Amino acid sequence: MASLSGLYSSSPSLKPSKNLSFKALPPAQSRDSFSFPHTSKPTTNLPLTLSSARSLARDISHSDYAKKKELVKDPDALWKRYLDWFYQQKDLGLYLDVSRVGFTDEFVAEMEPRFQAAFKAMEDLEKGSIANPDEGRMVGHYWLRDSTLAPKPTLKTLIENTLNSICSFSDDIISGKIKPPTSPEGRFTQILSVGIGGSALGPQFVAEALAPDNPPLKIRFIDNTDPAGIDHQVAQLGAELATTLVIVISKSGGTPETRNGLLEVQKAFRDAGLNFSKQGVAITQENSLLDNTARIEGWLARFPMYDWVGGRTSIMSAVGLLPAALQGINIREMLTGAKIMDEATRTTSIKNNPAALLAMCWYWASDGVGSKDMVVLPYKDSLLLFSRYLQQLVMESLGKEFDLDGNTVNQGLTVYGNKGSTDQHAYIQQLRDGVHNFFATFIEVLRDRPPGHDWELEPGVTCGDYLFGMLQGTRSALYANGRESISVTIEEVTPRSVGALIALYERAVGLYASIVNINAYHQPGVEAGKKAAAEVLALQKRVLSVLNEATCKDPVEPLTLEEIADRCHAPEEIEMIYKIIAHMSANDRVLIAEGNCGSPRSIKVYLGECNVDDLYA
Ligand SMILES: O=P(O)(O)OC[C@H]1O[C@H](O)[C@H](O)[C@@H](O)[C@@H]1O
Repeated sequence: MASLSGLYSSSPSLKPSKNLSFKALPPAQSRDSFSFPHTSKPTTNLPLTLSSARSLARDISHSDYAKKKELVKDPDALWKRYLDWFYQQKDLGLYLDVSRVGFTDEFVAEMEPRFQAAFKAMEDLEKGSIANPDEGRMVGHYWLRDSTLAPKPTLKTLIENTLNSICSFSDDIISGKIKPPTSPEGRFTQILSVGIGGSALGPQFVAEALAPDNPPLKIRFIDNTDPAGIDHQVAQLGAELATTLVIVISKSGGTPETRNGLLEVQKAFRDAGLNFSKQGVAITQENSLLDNTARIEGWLARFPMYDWVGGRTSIMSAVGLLPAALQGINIREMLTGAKIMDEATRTTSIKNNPAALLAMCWYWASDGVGSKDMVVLPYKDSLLLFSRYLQQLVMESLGKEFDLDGNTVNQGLTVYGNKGSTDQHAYIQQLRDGVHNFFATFIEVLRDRPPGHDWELEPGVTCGDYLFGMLQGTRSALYANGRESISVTIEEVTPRSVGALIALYERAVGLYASIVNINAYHQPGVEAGKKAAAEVLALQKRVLSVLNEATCKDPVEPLTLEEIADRCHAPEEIEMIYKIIAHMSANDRVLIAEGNCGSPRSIKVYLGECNVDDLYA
């Protein structure tokens, strides 16, 4: 298993000295993402089978209705249904139409007690209850846009101070008060954001949705440990690396992909003769490895992340706000939009609560067990990444093996989508005519382009009218074929409406999790893949050591896969050893004496050179 010590330090100059405190971190903050700190275990000994869990959910929900799921077809009745269920939030200019989902009044009545329990759980969560029991954490992303809700005065002050320091730091960067070290006359022109998952998706979505055409700083992302992808980003920056602010984002401060991205970028800085620390900014929890590294190396700035904000709901913390502010996006407006939506989604009347309406429709459409996928189709290019953003928010929150009572439920709701009308020329054919395994969510934006710029490309019709027509046409065509859909409408894509959309879905996910009785705020399943990845890398080290020993012999002793597996004491891992060899060979790190990689039985392997130091290590 990978060790945390020095995880952020690969170059000799960065290795922790004996006096530096790279360990002894508090448990939650020192979480090695390659370790497996907490497994969600059933709290009872009564695991249900998947099918019995599903049938239970169906029994409780709408088994009676499911069979006679018939959508209203009569135009008068449909118009009445539209008006009956139409929701609008006037201050935000946000509308929700659930008329094309076929729930019945009986179903709504049956869901009422569950929703009342969910509203109560949400109220407790907002007051600071331990809403994430597995990790013993509060869940406080709602406080980020209304600090008066924070359960302790210290948290309120922390939120406000962080927001103020984000604003003043970004003002100083944009105005050139803080200058890049090698360009005293100039100012920072680029942001390179290094982070993954919740530490990337929010900033990516906000940048795509809201960055002006000519932002004060342009943003690029490294959100993977793909060397070619990293090289591409660095190469695209070229000489502008000297005026690039590198923002490294990791709540835990120990995520390997982010660590690797940082080390790669630091190397690029060294190669260019630049001092990384004068251009580096960290966003992470206090005392995390990343925080300690940034502090010890004297980075330009550090901003806090909090234990009580999950990665996938961190968009309104420094994670999302700092990159946004640096691009000239009005972050206070984003927060206001979210705050107004939070207020609107606190009402305990399902019909008047847009998040509850969404959650209820998801439950109806997917039988409360995720039996149908949610296809998200924003008809607006700038909202392209909303579906990708929602994919993490919804699937990492709802995709759970166990419910809160320890029953095996394998819950979830699959989300995918790109944008309309583009997708109409790709997969909408299947949605209309093919396997009926989804419901759609249309995101409509009323304002086509800024006022004064529109023109009619044919008499009476603009380009935006076509987009509108495509959306309405698809919605009707899907409905005519029995496919349900939700429509969310906003007037314009603004910081306020984007903040509101995010808050709407955060709340809907929280309520849905409550009504299906799962913990929305942990992600135990993610750890399994990380643990397995760490084991693969540990095995690779053993393989290298075995090969080194054989290479140092005189004459060199090329080894077969069986011999390597044997000497690694891992005969059961021979397939993985083959994959390791094939990968290293493709990258010129091992030599094949006989055979070729395509015929595993034939190959004999050794290293390019013997490393005597490793031999006696
Ligand atoms: O922000 P970090 O601690 O680096 O975590 C980045 C991401 O990694 C994990 O795998 C989690 O599943 C995500 O929820 C998280 O957003």
